[in-house]
Amino acid sequence: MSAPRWAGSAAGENAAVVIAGLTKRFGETPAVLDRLDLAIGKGEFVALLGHSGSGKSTLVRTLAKLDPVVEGRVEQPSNVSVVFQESRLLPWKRVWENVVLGQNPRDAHARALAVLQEVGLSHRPDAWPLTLSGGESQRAALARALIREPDFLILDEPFASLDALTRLKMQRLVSELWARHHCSVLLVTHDVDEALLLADRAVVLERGRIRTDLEIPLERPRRHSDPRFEQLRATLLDALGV
Ligand SMILES: Nc1ncnc2c1ncn2[C@@H]1O[C@H](COP(=O)(O)OP(=O)(O)OP(=O)(O)O)[C@@H](O)[C@H]1O
Repeated sequence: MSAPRWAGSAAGENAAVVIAGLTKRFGETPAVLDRLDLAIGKGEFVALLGHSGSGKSTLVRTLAKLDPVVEGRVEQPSNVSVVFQESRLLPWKRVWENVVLGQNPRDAHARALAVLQEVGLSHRPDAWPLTLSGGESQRAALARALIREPDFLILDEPFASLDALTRLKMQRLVSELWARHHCSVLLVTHDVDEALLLADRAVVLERGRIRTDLEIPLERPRRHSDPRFEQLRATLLDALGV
């Protein structure tokens, strides 16, 4: 088990997101988030893993400001974007309209097309969301998140409902987008390989606390065949008790 990383190499002074003593309870049951400490550096990519019920969604809801901070402290940039497992596109608006929702209408169409180009969906700006494949829907959701130029991007199991091949493509896309935008990222995933392919650090949540904080010191692009990848996978699976 490792200590909070206030002064650690990853965050410290350079932290974009600081979570300190965050505690969340629902009734009389044990705390779902239990004095949670976590810092994410500027431009750092952190993967969050943990068994079902460990508190991942509760943390995401708090960071997305869907739930209030009642106990503890959260400091984060004001422009946070979230991509959820389901794309949450409005079915009565075209793709490009979904992307610019809530944005300044000036140049909205041109800006939507530019960001759709970035996520590989420039061929379907006028499509209705219900006609998109699962991968295309998540590309649109990524475009909607990126057009806000977030300093902090939260990805909450964004590829969990995609088939394995589409997931691989989307992982590559996220890696490219992150390299270009270099925002801080928190990726919630159940997929150990996804964490190792994408993240600088993999953090394992257990009963609302950080159980493991593992640095992933592999150069990119990463390969499953790298023996160090194998080693990190074993460490992470061990931390998850699998
Ligand atoms: N609104 C709520 N009222 C009561 N209990 C809740 C509420 N929201 C979450 N919980 C409980 O908090 C615990 C953590 O739930 P949470 O959804 O954060 O876990 P998770 O790690 O995201 O799980 P999964 O991987 O299955 O999504 C669970 O025991 C859940 O039942």
